[in-house]
Amino acid sequence: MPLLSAHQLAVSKRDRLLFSQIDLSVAAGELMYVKGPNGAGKTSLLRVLTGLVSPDEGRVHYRQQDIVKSRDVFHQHLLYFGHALGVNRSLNGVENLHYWCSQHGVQPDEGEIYRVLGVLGLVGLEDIPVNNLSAGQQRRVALARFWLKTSAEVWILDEPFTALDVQGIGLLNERIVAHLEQGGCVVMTSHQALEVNYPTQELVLEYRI
Ligand SMILES: Nc1ncnc2c1ncn2[C@@H]1O[C@H](COP(=O)(O)OP(=O)(O)OP(=O)(O)O)[C@@H](O)[C@H]1O
Repeated sequence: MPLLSAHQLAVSKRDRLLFSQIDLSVAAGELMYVKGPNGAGKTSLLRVLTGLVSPDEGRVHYRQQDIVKSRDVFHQHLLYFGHALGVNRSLNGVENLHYWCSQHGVQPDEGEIYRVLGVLGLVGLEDIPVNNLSAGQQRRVALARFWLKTSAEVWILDEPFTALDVQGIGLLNERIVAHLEQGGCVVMTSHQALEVNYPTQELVLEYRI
């Protein structure tokens, strides 16, 4: 049974048909790459898969339930990492993650947020406003969600490797593979060469005029 599937999706923006008749299916342990040039519609497709945006045509299913009807259950089991980090730059990393956890029904164990920030190489930077961190460090704060929301089996990731150094890419790579090996699934975009050492499916979107 697929964890996430989509049937005959079509999306237009400003009278331009980005894509149509898209079918996809991602099962436990499967990784799908969505590829294509700038403006092809990759982010638009990912946002439809999260249920944040409705397609013009088609349906998305989580565990064979239409996500329009099972939205709350789906979102409990979804981790979406988009272009916008969704961090408050005047708060520090710990405060941001406490807030994010409270918004997403995640109850971290005592000390878990500090432990995860340590895994992400942010020891000593936990109490500094995010505004004063580098671009890659800011992304690492947001990436801590990948370690904290353990209930999420569907990961939808829009260019998650952006701004990370080699060590950060390696860390995220390992986390993604561990998630897949534990029975999760991942749909992601990336403009870089494939970084995840794992079998992939590919969905290629062409740029349509
Ligand atoms: N909210 C919106 N309103 C109008 N047009 C939009 C909107 N969102 C996206 N578009 C248009 O849809 C097209 C596809 O955008 P999208 O962000 O999905 O592409 P992408 O393949 O993810 O591109 P990139 O590789 O640059 O990230 C673009 O031409 C963009 O201008």
